[in-house]
Amino acid sequence: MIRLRMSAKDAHYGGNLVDGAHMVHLFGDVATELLIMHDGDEGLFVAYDNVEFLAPVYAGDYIEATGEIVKVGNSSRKMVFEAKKVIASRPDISASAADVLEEPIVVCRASGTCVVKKEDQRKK
Ligand SMILES: C[C@H](N)CC(=O)SCCNC(=O)CCNC(=O)[C@H](O)C(C)(C)COP(=O)(O)OP(=O)(O)OC[C@H]1O[C@@H](n2cnc3c(N)ncnc32)[C@H](O)[C@@H]1OP(=O)(O)O
Repeated sequence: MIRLRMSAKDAHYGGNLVDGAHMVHLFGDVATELLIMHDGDEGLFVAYDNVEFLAPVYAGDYIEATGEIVKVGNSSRKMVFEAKKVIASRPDISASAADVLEEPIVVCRASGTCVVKKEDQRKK
């Protein structure tokens, strides 16, 4: 699990909106950690088969990104990912106001496949 605060530098669009690619970037880091735990190697992402952006993310929000390996092939590892907003910035109240969300908001879901070549797999 990766927990990260979206900074003003991450805002890319009007109204301090963070670009969706940022969630995909987090999923790449989650995938890398899962592969290190599973195979002792960072592996390579070969394809996403689905990415859904379900709620907007703004500068000042805190995001938790999680993932799970759901299928193991010869060299492929299929994974599912979820990003949740756990703290929301409240610029409507003040520039520094923020709320801890009682119910985290799912902002992005994705699934994809990574590859760890046979010769790079260190945990047989
Ligand atoms: C997670 C990382 N640490 C961080 C990254 O995101 S890395 C940056 C982005 N990725 C890359 O730069 C990778 C570029 N791609 C490659 O170098 C190669 O494509 C590859 C090494 C990833 C795969 O090449 P190759 O070994 O020749 O592939 P194959 O032999 O055809 O397939 C290997 C297994 O992968 C399965 N597979 C292939 N394509 C897909 C696909 N589009 N969707 C799902 N699965 C795919 C294929 O079925 C093989 O599976 P098994 O070995 O049978 O389990």
